[in-house]
Amino acid sequence: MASNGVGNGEFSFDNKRRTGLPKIQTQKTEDENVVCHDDSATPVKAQTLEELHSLQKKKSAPTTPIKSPHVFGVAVSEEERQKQQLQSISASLASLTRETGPKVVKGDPARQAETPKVQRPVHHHHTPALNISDSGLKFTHILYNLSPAELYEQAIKYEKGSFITSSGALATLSGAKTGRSPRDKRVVRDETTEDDLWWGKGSPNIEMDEQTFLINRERAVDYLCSLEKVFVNDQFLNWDPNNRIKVRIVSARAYHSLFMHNMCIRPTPEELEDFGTPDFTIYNAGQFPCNRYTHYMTSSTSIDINLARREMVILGTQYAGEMKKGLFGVMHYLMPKRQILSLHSGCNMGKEGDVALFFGLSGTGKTTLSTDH
Ligand SMILES: Nc1ncnc2c1ncn2[C@@H]1O[C@H](COP(=O)(O)OP(=O)(O)O)[C@@H](O)[C@H]1O
Ligand SMILES: C=C(OP(=O)(O)O)C(=O)O
Repeated sequence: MASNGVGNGEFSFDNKRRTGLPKIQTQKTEDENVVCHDDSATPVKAQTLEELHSLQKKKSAPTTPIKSPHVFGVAVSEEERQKQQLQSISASLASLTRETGPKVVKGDPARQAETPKVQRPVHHHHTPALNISDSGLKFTHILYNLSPAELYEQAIKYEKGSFITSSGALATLSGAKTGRSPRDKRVVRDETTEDDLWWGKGSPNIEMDEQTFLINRERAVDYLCSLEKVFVNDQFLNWDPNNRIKVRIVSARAYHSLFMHNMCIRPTPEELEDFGTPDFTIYNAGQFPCNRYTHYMTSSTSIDINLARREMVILGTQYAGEMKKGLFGVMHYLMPKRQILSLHSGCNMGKEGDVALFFGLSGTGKTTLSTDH
C-alpha cells in the first residue's frame, strides 16, 4: 500500500507525498501551560440572553488582524471573499439531480431587520431559468461558524428543552436517540473501499451501494435547503498541519454546530480565508427520516458514509455523536494510509512531559480521566 494512499490511485484527500511523522515531542515546554494552540474562548458564563448578547459583541472584535485576501496574488475584497464563501456553501448544498444549489444568504433571518446591509444572495446553478421551482426561489439562511454564545442563544430560543446548566454547559435534548445507532450505519462499498475495509461476517461495516447513498444524500440536502436556516461549520481535523483535513458540517440545529465547534479544530480568521473547498462534508438532516422504501433502509435512521465522495449523510437521528464517530472513522481510514497511528483514546500530559493514553469503550471515562487535573 502506498504510504499516502495515492499510489494505488484509490483515495486521497490531497496529493502531497508523506513519509510519516517524526517522533512526537513530549518534553516540557518553556511555558508548561502551553500544550498546543487552541483558540478556545472562556466558557460561556451567561445566564440570560442579554448577557449572551454582550459576549457576542465582545467576540465580534477580532483579536487577530485579518490579512487582505488574495487570489493568485490579486487582492480580493472582503465582499468578494464573502460571496465566494457563500458560493462554496451553495455548491455543497446543491441537488445532484437538479444541479442547483440553494439561494443562500448569510445571517440569522430573525436578525435581518436589524442588519442595515444585507449581503447579496448567491444562487449556485447550472440550469436555465425555465427549470425554476419553488425550492429554487426560496432563500436559505446560513449561520456560519457561529461563536458559542451565538449558538447558545440559537439553542435556547429555538430548540425546545435547551438551557444553561450551573456549570455553564448547554443542556439540550437529542430526541428519540440518546446514543449512536450502529445498526443503521452504512458505508458505500465500491472500488475505493472494497479491498481496504473489512466486509462480511463479524465486520461492523454494513454496506450500501452508491445509488442508495445518492438517494439519501438528496433527501438530506433537500430537507436542509427547505429550512429557513442551516448551520455551517468549516473546521479542521488533526492538530498536525501537514495532515490536516478540512471538514464542513451542515446541520439543522445549534446544538450540532456547538458540538462540532468543540470537537474539531477552529480555524483562525486567516486560515478561514484560505479554506476553499472542504475535504469532507457532513449533511446532518437530524430528525428528518430516511425513506423505508429506499433499498437497504431497515428503520427511519440512516447514517451513511461515502469515502469516494468524501461525504457523510445523517437522517433520522439527532444524536450528535454520529458526526464525531463518522469523522473518527474517516481519520482511522485515512491516517494509517499515511503511516500514522490513529487512536480512539483520551490523552493527557504530566508535569514532566510524560503522556498517558486512556482507552475504553464509549462512556467509560476516557474524557473525564484525561481532563482530570
Ligand atoms: N471514574 C468514574 N466513576 C464514575 N463515573 C464516571 C467515572 N468516569 C467517568 N464517569 C462518568 O461516565 C460518563 C462518561 O464518561 P466520559 O469521560 O464521557 O467517557 P468516554 O470519554 O470514555 O466516552 C460521564 O457522565 C462521567 O461523568
Ligand atoms: C460516546 C461515544 O463515544 P466516546 O467513547 O468517544 O465517548 C459514542 O461513540 O457515541
